[in-house]
Amino acid sequence: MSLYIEAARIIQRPRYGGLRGAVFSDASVKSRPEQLYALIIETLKHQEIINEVLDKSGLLEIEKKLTHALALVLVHDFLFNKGGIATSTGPLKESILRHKSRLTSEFTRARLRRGYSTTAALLAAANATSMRFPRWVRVNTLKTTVADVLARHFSDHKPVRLFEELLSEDMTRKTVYVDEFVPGLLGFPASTELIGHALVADGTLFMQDRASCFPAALLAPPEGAVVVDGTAAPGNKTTHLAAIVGKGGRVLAFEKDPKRAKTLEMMVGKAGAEKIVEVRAGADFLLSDPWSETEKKRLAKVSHILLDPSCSGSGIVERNEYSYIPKTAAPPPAPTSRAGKAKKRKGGEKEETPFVKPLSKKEEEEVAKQAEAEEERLRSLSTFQTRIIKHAMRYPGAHYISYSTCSVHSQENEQVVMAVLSSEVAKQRGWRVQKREETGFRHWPRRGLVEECDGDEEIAGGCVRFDPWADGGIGFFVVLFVRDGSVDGWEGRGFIVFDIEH
Ligand SMILES: C[S@@+](CC[C@H](N)C(=O)[O-])C[C@H]1O[C@@H](n2cnc3c(N)ncnc32)[C@H](O)[C@@H]1O
Repeated sequence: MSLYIEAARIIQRPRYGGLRGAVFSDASVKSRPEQLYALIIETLKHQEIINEVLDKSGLLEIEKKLTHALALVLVHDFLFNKGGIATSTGPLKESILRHKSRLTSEFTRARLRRGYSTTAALLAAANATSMRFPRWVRVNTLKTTVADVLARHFSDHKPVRLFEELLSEDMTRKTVYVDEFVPGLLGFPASTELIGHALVADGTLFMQDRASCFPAALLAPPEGAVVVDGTAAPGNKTTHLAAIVGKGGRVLAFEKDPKRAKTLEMMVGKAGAEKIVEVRAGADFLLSDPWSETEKKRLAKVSHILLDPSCSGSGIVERNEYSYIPKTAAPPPAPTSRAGKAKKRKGGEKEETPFVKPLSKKEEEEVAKQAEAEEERLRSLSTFQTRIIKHAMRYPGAHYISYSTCSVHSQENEQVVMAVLSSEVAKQRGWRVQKREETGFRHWPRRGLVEECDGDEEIAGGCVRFDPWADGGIGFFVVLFVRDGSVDGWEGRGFIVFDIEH
C-alpha cells in the first residue's frame, strides 16, 4: 500500500489518542513509520492553506477518485516536499500532476494573500507557530506565591482573563493566563521557552499539564491533612499534594517500581517537600494494610487518597500534532470495492469509487489481531484500576478518593467508576461519586459519558473529562469518590490483602 494511501487512511479514521501511537503501533503499516508520521504531521499542519488550494482549484470535483484526505497528503508533497510526490508515475501521482499549473498558481495566490513572498517564508512562519498547545506551569507554593512569580519574573507578559483568549492569541505573543480552575496554575503561549528556565530548574515552577493538576485540586485536602498518593512516580501529583497540605501535613507516597521511586525522590527534593512527603520506594499500595500493628497509627489517619494508576495513555497527544478537519461531516465511505473501480448507481449511472485500496485478507487479520490485543490490554488495566480503588475504599479513615487516568477509553474511566460503585465495599461504606454541583469544577464543561454510566446523569456529571484540542493538553479523566459521615460501622472485615473481592 502506498505511503499516501496509508497516510490518508490514518488521517481520516477515528482516533482516540495521539498520532504517534496511531502510526507506530499499527501492525498493518507497510511504509517507514517515521516517514509516514512526518508526512501526516506536516500535512495536518498545512491543511488550512492546502484546503484553500483544493477549493479554488476544484480538484476534488474533477478527480472524483481522490478522497479529501488523500488529496491533502498528495498536494502537500506536491507543494511542500522538495522532491515532490514521492512515488514513481502512477494514477495517484497523475491525478495531481494533471493539474500542476492550476495547483501551483492557486497556491501562489493563497501564499501571497497571507503576505508571504516565498514558500520558505510561509514555512518558517508555520513552524514558528506550529506548537498549538499552551505551556503549563504550576507554581510551587511551598517556595513562593503566584503573585510573586508574576510580578518578579513575568511582568512583561500581558495577562489574559479567559483560557480561550490564550488559545486564540498569537501563540508567539507574551501573554499569561492564570487558570480559573486550578489555584497556582499558569498558562503561557506554546512558544514560551520554559524548559531551561531558572525557576523550573530550582523547583519553584513545575511544568505540569493542566489536566494533570486537576486530581490534587479536586481532592483538595485541607492544610495539615495526612494523605496517600497510592501510585506516585514520577511525582507531579505528589508534589502538588505536598504544596496543598503544606508544612503541617503529610503525604505518604507509594511507588511500586524502585527505579521510578528514585525519580520520585528527586522530584520531592526539588520541590523542597522532603519533610512533608514520605517516599515508600518499592511499596505496593495494594499490599498496604492500615490495620497492621506497624501501620495502623499512620494509615488509619489517612482521610484523602489520590490514585493515578498505570493506564493505556491513550489521551497523550504530542505538542506538535494537529487534528484532521474533514471536508464533510459524513465519515469516509468504507472501502468495500476494489481500488479505483467504477460501480453502478441504482439508476444505472456510473459512480466513481474513492481511491481507497481495501486491506488484503492478511492485513485485515493483522488489524483484527491488534484490536483483540488492545481489548485484552484494556481489560487487564481496568481490572487493576478497579481493584486499586476498592483497596483504597477500605481505608478506615478515608472519605475522599480521587481517581484519574490519561486515557480516553471509557473502559478505564466511566466503566471503572461503575464497577467500583457496584462493589460490596462501596455499598457497605457508602462511597459515591461527588456530584457536579458539590465540586469546585462545576463550571468545567466536559463531563463523563452518560451512556457509559448506564444512563445515570448524576454520576456522569460528577466525572470530568479533558479534550486535548479544546482544553489545551492531553486527553484525561478524573473523578472524586466521597463517603459521608464519620462512623459507618465498618471494622475492616474482609480487609485481607488477597481476599476474593479483589
Ligand atoms: C501513571 S503513573 C503515576 C503518575 C504520577 N501520579 C504523576 O503525576 O507523576 C502510575 C505509577 O504507579 C505505579 N504503580 C503501579 N501499580 C502500583 C501499585 N500497586 N502500588 C504502587 N505503585 C504502583 C507505577 O509504577 C507508576 O509509576
